[in-house]
Amino acid sequence: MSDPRADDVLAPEDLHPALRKALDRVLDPELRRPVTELGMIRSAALDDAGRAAVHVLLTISGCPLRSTIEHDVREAVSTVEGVRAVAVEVGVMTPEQRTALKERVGHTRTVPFNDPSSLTRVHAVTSGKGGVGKSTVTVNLAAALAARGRSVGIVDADVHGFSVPGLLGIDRSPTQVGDMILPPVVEVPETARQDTGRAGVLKVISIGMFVDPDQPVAWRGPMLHRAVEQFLTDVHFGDLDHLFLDLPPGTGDVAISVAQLLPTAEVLVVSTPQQAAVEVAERSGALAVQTGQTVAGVIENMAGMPMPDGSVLELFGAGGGARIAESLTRRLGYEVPLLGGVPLDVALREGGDTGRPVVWSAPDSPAAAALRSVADVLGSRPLGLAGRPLGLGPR
Ligand SMILES: Nc1ncnc2c1ncn2[C@@H]1O[C@H](COP(=O)(O)OP(=O)(O)OP(=O)(O)O)[C@@H](O)[C@H]1O
Repeated sequence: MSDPRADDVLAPEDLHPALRKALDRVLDPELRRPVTELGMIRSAALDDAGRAAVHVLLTISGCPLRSTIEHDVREAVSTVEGVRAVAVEVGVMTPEQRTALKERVGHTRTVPFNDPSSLTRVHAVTSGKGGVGKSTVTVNLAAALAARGRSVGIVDADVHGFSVPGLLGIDRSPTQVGDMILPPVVEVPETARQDTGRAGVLKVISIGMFVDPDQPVAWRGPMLHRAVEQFLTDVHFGDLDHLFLDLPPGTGDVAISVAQLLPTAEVLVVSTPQQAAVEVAERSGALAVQTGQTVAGVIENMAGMPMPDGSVLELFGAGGGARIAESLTRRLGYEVPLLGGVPLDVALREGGDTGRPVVWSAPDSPAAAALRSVADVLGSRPLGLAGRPLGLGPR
């Protein structure tokens, strides 16, 4: 076989058949598609002495996942019968090859979640006040759904107070392939995976991955809008079952931008039971009247903590979540349910501090159990038709 030109990628059928079969099982860690399908294998040959030679093309030079890809390729090829030694050469795609890859994965600079055919449920998580646990709740709901085998994305749109990367222990930057941004992927630990026959995945993007962590983000309206828009158009999440947006507290610019950019997002309101938090949380939910979004429910966080003597410590009072749900039901004219109450729980706080969501690390703790039951509700609801064209017009 003649040597391929430097910018050639062999079609999968031109690769050595047994090596190709093995390489079909190697997934790109970010795109979660076989490297053979993505044009990442330039050549794969096996000689009579059992020496396999594979030439891998990375999307960009300095790809942070180079060693993972190299390792996975080597491991897959070494399982092929007759292979005695494996040599992996690593190169970088040409701009044309990168363009072909973007076309292959179907990356377009539009908001894919607005497409009428999109099956992704979009949840915009809001709160009135800061510090009520909105980000903690978002991350754990997303992690619980990923553990059930769902593909889940999180956009940390809390631009001034981003905290999602820390809550998930992510210290990696996204990979940028031209104008396509590939979000870091967090694997669900084996111990947390539920036996659903599907491997769940969690993909995360945050402004915290692009700015100097020591510098405050001093952005105003138009820049905030552009940042959120870019997260939705340039970040390639692939097919998602659920997308969570962690909004900043209150009814500011970002909440309004998200409403404009994702009119079909369902709003989840997080509040503590405390009266002062309840009033502002109602206002956040009621923004939906103006933006036309649907409020899917209320989650009460920092609810009563069970004590060793069997009593319950209601540090922030009780009943606030139910009051918000009733008030929003009246104002919005449809039922806004209270989806659950998450107790104050040291395990939940510790999970956030160590970057391991409590629904994975201590799934039977009181807070994790409550969060998993809210995730069950979100995961079992049919996709809402609010704001979606019903396709009943003339053809
Ligand atoms: N149910 C809970 N029990 C114990 N600690 C909690 C609980 N919920 C949240 N926390 C802790 O409270 C703190 C604030 O939570 P978090 O950062 O999620 O709030 P937030 O509403 O997203 O804040 P902001 O929007 O202001 O960034 C964190 O230290 C978190 O670990």
